[in-house]
Amino acid sequence: MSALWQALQQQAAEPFSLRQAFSADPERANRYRVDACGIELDYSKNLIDAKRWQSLLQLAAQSDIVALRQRMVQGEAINHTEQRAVGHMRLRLPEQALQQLDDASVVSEIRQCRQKMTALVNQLHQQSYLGYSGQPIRDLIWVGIGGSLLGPQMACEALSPFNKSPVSIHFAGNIDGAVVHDLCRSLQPETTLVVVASKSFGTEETRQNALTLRQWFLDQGADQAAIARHFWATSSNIQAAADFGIVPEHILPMWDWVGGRYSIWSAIGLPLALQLGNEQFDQFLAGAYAMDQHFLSADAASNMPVILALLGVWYINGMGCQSQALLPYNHYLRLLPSYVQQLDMESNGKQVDHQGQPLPCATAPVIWGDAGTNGQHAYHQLLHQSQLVIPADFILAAKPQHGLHDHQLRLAAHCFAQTQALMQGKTVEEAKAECLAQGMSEAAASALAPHKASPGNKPSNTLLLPELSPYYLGALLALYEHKVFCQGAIWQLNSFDQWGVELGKQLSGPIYQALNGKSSVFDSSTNALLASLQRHLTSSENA
Ligand SMILES: O=P(O)(O)OC[C@H]1O[C@](O)(CO)[C@@H](O)[C@@H]1O
Repeated sequence: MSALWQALQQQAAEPFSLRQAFSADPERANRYRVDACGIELDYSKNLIDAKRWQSLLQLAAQSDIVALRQRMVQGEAINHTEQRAVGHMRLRLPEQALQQLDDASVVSEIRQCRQKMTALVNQLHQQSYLGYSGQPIRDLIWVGIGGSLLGPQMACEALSPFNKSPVSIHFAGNIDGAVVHDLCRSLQPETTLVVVASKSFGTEETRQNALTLRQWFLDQGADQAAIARHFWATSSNIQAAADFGIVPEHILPMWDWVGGRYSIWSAIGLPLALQLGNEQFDQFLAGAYAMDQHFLSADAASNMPVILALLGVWYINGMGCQSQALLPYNHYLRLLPSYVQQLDMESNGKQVDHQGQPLPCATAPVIWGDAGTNGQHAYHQLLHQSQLVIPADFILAAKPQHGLHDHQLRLAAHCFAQTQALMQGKTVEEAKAECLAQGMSEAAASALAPHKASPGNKPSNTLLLPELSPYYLGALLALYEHKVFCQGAIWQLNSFDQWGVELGKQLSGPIYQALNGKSSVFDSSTNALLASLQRHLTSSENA
């Protein structure tokens, strides 16, 4: 471990009081504040002072951030375990910047994909895409999982106030039959379009759901020509999509240089483009592009993704924090934590560095959270009073997408109050004085005060968006992408593969075979679980 890492850990062990830091420095809020693309980040309520912050900036300077970023932009295969470039930023380049890319075939593929998406969205909006019985399409089922689902599902939810699509959008991810079962019960095949979204076109959940939906069409009287009309795919495995029966004109491309969790900017964004219309979808890309420009040009001290990355590293490696809360004070952003979970945990939840050597320190945190204010009446108790230190990102959009002004003021008041309460806490003396002021006896106040006191000194960031529009959502998502990138660069790991998820997939095959009657022997726990499940299934068959 380098001397700098050791110094950081020593500094983190030194006592630090946020309360004192604020009272000693009236400029603290300005000192630790940065703007990017109209988004404001207040990071003053973090356990940092000038000395700690300087060390962190030094860590950034000594890290691979700048070099790796350059290699990513140049299209080098920085995802070296899969020999793939990492090119999702290309997908949000405006036309003029796209023209300047070196690789003419990439430019033309991106353009063609955009044109195809635009045309389909227009047809669906104009109701000129007719189903096999001659009626216009009214519903679209998006079949995908992980990066092929979480992005569009979250973004469609986040931007639902901008919905202008005559087509309702539904998502089918889980292999749990309940999902497609419920959809089939409520929709009509003749007015439903199915898009099978799978970069590999080999993901079991997606294939199974797609096969069940195809069977549903056939069972309802559709023929092969109808299937061809109603099924689309977005995939980089054109052959597998074609083998499934999807006609070439209905296949939107994906590329091996775009990771699944970074693919919302590609044809995986189709549901969002459909919901918003093409112009607003362009705004979504424009917001992300603006954040890219900020990330590529701002120096570390004023670079929002770098700042968020350094703070995360401080808590994970300096203070041993294992989790990070993501608390959007915005109902529409309630799926953001699930999206960032994949982005962060699948990217940086790794055990070895680029050379395959064990990493000397912990990496990605457990990301969790939900929309405020709901969490205040559930898990915030632990944030405030437990011994755990859980850094939290609070996200607020200033202007609401509704006219209930007073609701918005109350929501914002709670958001700011939570960060304030976490930061300043309440001493036992303050709690006791409060009890006495309420008329309690000295003895009762002394007994209750320790229960009411809060330690404070709990860190948080506040991100303030002007509003939750396509532009600012694009910028926000790119911000988190780049934060994760910077942390991967600091930890010197490959943020773009995900080999860890493969073992469970491999093991599920033989277990599935065993459930289908093939005799196999597993560990005793698995054997016992299989036997119990079989018992339940047989008894429900006989009932
Ligand atoms: O788009 P595909 O190939 O179906 O993959 C879906 C998801 O599965 C994963 O490979 C993990 O199993 C993710 O990385 C990916 O986003």
